[in-house]
Amino acid sequence: MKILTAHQTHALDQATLQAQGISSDALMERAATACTTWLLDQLQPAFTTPFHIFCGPGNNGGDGLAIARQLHAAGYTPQVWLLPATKHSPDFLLNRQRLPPQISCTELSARTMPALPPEAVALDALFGTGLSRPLVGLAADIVAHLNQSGATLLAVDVPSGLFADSSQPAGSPVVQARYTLSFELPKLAFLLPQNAGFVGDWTVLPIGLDADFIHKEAVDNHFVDAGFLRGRLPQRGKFSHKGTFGHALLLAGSYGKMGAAVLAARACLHSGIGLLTVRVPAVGYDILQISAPEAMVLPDPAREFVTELPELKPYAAVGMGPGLGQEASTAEVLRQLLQNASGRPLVLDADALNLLATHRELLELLPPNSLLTPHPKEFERLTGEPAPGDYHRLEQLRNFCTQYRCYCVLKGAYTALGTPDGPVYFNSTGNPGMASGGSGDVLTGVLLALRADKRLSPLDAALLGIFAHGRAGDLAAAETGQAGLTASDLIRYIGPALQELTGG
Ligand SMILES: NC(=O)C1=CN([C@@H]2O[C@H](COP(=O)(O)OP(=O)(O)OC[C@H]3O[C@@H](n4cnc5c(N)ncnc54)[C@H](OP(=O)(O)O)[C@@H]3O)[C@@H](O)[C@H]2O)[C@@H](O)CC1
Ligand SMILES: Nc1ncnc2c1ncn2[C@@H]1O[C@H](COP(=O)(O)OP(=O)(O)O)[C@@H](O)[C@H]1O
Ligand SMILES: [K+]
Repeated sequence: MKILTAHQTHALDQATLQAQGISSDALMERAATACTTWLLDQLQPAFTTPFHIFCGPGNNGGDGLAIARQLHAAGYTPQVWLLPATKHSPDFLLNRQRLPPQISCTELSARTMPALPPEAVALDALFGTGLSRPLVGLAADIVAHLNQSGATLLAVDVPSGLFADSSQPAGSPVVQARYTLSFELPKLAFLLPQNAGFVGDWTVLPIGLDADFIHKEAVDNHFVDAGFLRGRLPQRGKFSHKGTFGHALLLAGSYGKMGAAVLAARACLHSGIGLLTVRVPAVGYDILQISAPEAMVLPDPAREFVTELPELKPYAAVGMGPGLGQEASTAEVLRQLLQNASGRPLVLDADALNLLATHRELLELLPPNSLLTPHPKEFERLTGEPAPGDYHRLEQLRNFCTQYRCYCVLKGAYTALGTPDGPVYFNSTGNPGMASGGSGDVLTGVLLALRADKRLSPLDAALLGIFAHGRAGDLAAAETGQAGLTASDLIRYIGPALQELTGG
């Protein structure tokens, strides 16, 4: 799915009206119907539920008025509260006129804030994508009143006060919604950790906006759902053999951190790799042979750290990093790898990234299309400067990837993949059960296997790997619960997750 800016969303609105020959109030009616249907289906409210609908002066408020009318028609008794304003959008005014007189409709003021009991459902239709500045005055007071009320808060399109695709000043008032019902496509703001407390559980409701416009519009950000990737992983041909899927080399592990090497190796083996060789320090030889018998092991001459790069000729792709440690001799191995990769895909994680950050001259040696998988702290080390907010970090990601012509996986909820040409792809799978040691090592193994598969482009390999890793987490958590989920559980579900993405 494409992620449009607020500006592009308005253009999409207009394109839809033109392409479909409908009036703007008809589109508003569709949007309102989608919300009302969701409300009744998902919340299954009793007819006695006190619905309070807070409407701003624009089309977001117009949506709220139409929802109020529809709830009334369905047998509910909504109350409407209007934010006073000097100008209103035409579709607000039309829906204000259409509001049946039986619906209580009150203009808000500092003295007329409604009491909201905990069983109330409050719809925030104050401001949507037309928000032009932070909220102050009465609007800010209403938001504060809603946030401290204890009622179930449901934001229409965007929580009021939240910009759809840029930061609001720290501390400016924003509705803290329990649910956000958005239209057609997700907003960038929903995917950033700094907004989790405002957006709550968000849902995108299809309202038939112009598919042709969406298809043609160039965007900076994408949201990767199952539909986007399904079928993109080619089936294994009947006469394929282990050479078809590539031979990968993994450099990982150090004394006390062999588990990271084991997890990455086992994940790679479960992700379709043809052959896997693992370079570990000598201390890891038995450990690897026993825990991953399908892998070949090339022990390093040194006991506790990797100090020598093997001959790269046999390998289709190389992964380096999990549990590696940051010895000077390991940094030298990384330098040699970067200099001698000769077009082989590289996947760099964990201490390989920390070594890049501390030996910054190595960054200049990064071969194009390298795939880096930092979590936010590792990414901060790579850029060398802290990010004051999530939007800033996103721009850093874009700049880093275009500067080094690399793919960079900024890990977390909605993992963001930066690409050499600029677009960022947000992943939709995964859950907080994956926030435990070893999950990232598993991702490295998955990505290594997919980068070794010559049938896949670098972009598809990265997108498929990130999605399947999160999906494996979701499948595993259904069995173990989130708290019980371990990195080893993830590995058991990578096969099924990849199978779901495999084309016919
Ligand atoms: N394409 C779609 O997906 C569809 C979209 N639809 C709906 O339309 C919504 C967008 O509607 P919209 O453009 O009328 O903007 P909206 O958010 O109602 O606010 C604008 C008004 O608020 C005012 N205002 C702004 N900031 C303010 C502030 N801080 N404090 C005070 N006032 C402020 C602003 O005034 P101004 O900035 O000009 O001073 C203007 O009067 C969208 O979110 C969705 O709900 C559906 O109906 C159909 C399909
Ligand atoms: N809340 C979350 N929701 C979805 N995925 C998550 C969440 N927390 C962590 N993950 C995923 O788990 C992995 C954790 O990686 P990382 O931090 O490198 O762990 P480790 O270094 O312990 O292996 C990443 O792929 C990340 O996207
Ligand atoms: K809103």
